Amino acid sequence: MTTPPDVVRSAYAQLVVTDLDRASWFWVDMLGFHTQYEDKSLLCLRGTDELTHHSLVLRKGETAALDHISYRVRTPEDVDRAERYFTALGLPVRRVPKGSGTPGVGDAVRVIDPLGFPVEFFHDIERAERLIQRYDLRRGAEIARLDHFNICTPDIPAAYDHYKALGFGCSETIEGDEHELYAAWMYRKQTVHDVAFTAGAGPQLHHVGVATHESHQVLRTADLFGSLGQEHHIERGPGRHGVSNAFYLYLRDPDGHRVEIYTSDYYTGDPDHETYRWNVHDDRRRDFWGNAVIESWYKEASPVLDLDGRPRPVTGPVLDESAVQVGADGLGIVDPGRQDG
Ligand SMILES: O=S(=O)(O)c1ccc(O)c(O)c1
Ligand SMILES: [Fe+2]
Repeated sequence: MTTPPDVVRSAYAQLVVTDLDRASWFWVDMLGFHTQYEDKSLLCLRGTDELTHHSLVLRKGETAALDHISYRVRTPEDVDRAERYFTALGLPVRRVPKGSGTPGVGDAVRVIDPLGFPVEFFHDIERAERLIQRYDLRRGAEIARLDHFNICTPDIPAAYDHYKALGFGCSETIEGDEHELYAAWMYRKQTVHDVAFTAGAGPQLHHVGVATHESHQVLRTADLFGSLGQEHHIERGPGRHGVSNAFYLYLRDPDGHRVEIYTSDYYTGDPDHETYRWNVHDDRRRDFWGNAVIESWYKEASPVLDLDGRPRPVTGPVLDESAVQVGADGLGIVDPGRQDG
């Protein structure tokens, strides 16, 4: 069995957008990402706290899709480990030498993982100017950093097994009465997640989670979109999650890519950190105040590309949480006696 790469954290998402100017309005003007690199077909963006070249790349293309998600690994040798690990699994693997891939990124490897997702592993990336205390440059939502990827996949247990084998911890789950796994949140950095799985047709990108420091920035984001008559970009929230305890707002960008503005989750770094398990019948799991989860949040997501830039086929869900008759979010019946968690 080959040794898996030592993943440090979720590092960046590369999205295909159909109109780079409209995307720039959304991600730079409204969310406050800083532009580290741009040309006529590409934008490399980062949050205020981020010290490396980018955490989000927008590439102009015909069809909105996820080009790839990317994890930073601890050493250059871990890029070689990633290549050997996924090759040994018999999966598509492609070396991306420095200068031939995403600007700012050094030697990398891209794979199609066992869940069908295009994933890049890299170590070297260009450093960027420290903007942490450049309050004069903060705009809109004042995004601080990338926090996580959420991916749609029909087989949640398979997703859990794959990321467990990569050394990810599991902070929280949503489980059925027989402990069938509906969703899981998994981490390498010491917060609630770098990646989470939503049961559904996949492989699809459910959302990119980006962090602000304060909940007032989440609220201000909703106010900004409302003020400009752009409230149709707001999909879900503001609210308080049950899972993660984070304060959140979900938006859809001009191409329909979903982004979560997310703040105030918690530390998971101790070696004996225990998984917190929610029951799918607990109405507080997705919104701690029991607010409804809009159907589009369960059903809509972004397609993903293969290593040659072609859309990948999707397969339907094994479990469908939105079909489970549970609670006040329009998906079932509240049982006042239940205090699951
Ligand atoms: O809606 S959930 O409480 O399950 C949730 C928790 C954390 C997240 O990042 C998320 O997208 C969704
Ligand atoms: Fe999220």
